[in-house]
Amino acid sequence: MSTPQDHVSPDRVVIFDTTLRDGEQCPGASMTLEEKLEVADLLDTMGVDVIEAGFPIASNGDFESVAEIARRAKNAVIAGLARAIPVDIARAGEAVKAARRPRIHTFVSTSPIHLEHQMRKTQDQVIDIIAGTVAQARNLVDDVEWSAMDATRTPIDYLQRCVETAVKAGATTINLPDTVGYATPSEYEAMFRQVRAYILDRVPNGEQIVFSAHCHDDLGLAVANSLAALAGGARQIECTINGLGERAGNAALEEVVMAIRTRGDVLPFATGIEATLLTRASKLVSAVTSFPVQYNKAIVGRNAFAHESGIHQDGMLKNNTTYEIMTPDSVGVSKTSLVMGKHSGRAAFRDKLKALGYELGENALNDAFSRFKELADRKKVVYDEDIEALVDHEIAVAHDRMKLVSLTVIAGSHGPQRATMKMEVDGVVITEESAGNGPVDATFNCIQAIVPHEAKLALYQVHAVTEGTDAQAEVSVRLEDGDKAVTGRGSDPDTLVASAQAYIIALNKLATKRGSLNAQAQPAAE
Ligand SMILES: CC(=O)SCCNC(=O)CCNC(=O)[C@H](O)C(C)(C)COP(=O)(O)OP(=O)(O)OC[C@H]1O[C@@H](n2cnc3c(N)ncnc32)[C@H](O)[C@@H]1OP(=O)(O)O
Ligand SMILES: CC(C)C(=O)C(=O)O
Ligand SMILES: [Mg+2]
Repeated sequence: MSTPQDHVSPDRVVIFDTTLRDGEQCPGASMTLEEKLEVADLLDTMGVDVIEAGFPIASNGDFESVAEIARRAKNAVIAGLARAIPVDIARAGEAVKAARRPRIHTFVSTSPIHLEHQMRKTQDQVIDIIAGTVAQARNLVDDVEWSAMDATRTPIDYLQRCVETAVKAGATTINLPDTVGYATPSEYEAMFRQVRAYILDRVPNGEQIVFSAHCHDDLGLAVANSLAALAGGARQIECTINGLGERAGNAALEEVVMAIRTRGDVLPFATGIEATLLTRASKLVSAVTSFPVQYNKAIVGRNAFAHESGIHQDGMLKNNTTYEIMTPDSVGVSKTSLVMGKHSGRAAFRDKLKALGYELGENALNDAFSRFKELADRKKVVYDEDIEALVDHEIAVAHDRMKLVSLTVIAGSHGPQRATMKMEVDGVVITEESAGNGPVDATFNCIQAIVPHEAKLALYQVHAVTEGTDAQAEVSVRLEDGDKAVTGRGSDPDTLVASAQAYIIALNKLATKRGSLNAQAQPAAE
């Protein structure tokens, strides 16, 4: 029977995914059988070497899901977790037995804190437990992993004795977890170096034992510690998709894999992971657990390949290596996104307009850019539709004779509503104040007062261009005057400003059609 270590070369790192076991221990992250099967299938497809499918003694449901994953797995080793208790080990053995490559993963505490307070056992008693339970597991399967729970708070000489006992009882993989996320990288590396040297000294064929890192992120060091363990001789890393796991989580699989892949110069290792599936795996795990991925999460966060600031966008447009150390497609993201916002510059704005199909001259571009900056100051996210609305408006008003200068509206439950408007008509600024039956009526009455006209309002429609309460409103107005009908569209985060703009644009079109601001649309005398 083959085990992962059969194909381990000095530079090959076994990726052991524990999303379905340690990941599921994260409060609120439990998954149904169907969800676990979907995750396991993807992990198997993406080249995870070992899938820890669950803790079979924990419940019948856990047992069933480990057994079903074991039956379905095509390539991966399927591991079931067991305490150092005979009934746990028997149950784990039963759950994984249908796997092409079954593994029992058994663990016991080794630190003085755990021995005294949790296990209530002496060091010698735990040594006996290790010898008995590892041997039991090895009688059930050829591939046995033994873990020293809380290894990083265990005196090194006792840890070495425990590991020697486990190896001599038949363990093929030795895991030294940083169970409480306490270690620093240099300490963790040194621990592996010392324990491994001890085993190589005392156990024939000790170099065939695979040492494994299992790190928690309580101090945000899980990935750094896992990579440091490689320098100390570890060749298996236990990790989870999105770093899901007990408390602050485990080392994130996607970060481990991409660190190794991106920094081969200082991490001369390889994994068998198909990295282009990382984003899909992240989305799947996030969906089935309902745990959102933080926006700025490395590799799979939605901002991992997004740039908003002008200097970075300018660099990215010149050459993407200026601000990206890996390509988005290498992790399954279709493309870099240059997000338009208040920090964006002209280079990105010009590029965005081009992508949206606009070719503006330098002056028009500068005008549109300063309107865009004003909008970005008021709005959290500027969507493509916002920019289109803004540029359409810019083009529409470029040659207009009537322009909105300012608008103030007093609205509320006690009418009548009042609007004060300043409009520029043929270069002259005119101010009017009007009341109305509602704020829109008051606004339109101002326009009527400034530019008296006969045209009738045939349609008034408002819709939000984008989502959120700060969305731009887009207003359409249709004016009919005899045989002439025109429409105007205005957009602004303020619905009343958008309404006034739409109306004035329509009025401008009417004036253009008539060739002058004639009797139908005459500015009022000041
Ligand atoms: C670091 C880790 O991630 S360890 C894995 C943690 N994961 C889980 O605990 C999830 C699944 N757990 C469960 O469903 C339950 O805790 C079970 C089924 C395992 C045990 O349930 P219970 O029998 O009710 O025990 P309970 O959870 O209250 O306490 C744990 C017992 O296991 C003992 N224990 C803990 N770890 C080990 C171990 N590695 N080997 C042997 N005994 C252990 C504890 O000392 C305690 O024993 P005690 O009852 O004699 O004091
Ligand atoms: C069961 C063990 C490996 C564990 O999850 C830990 O120590 O964190
Ligand atoms: Mg853990």
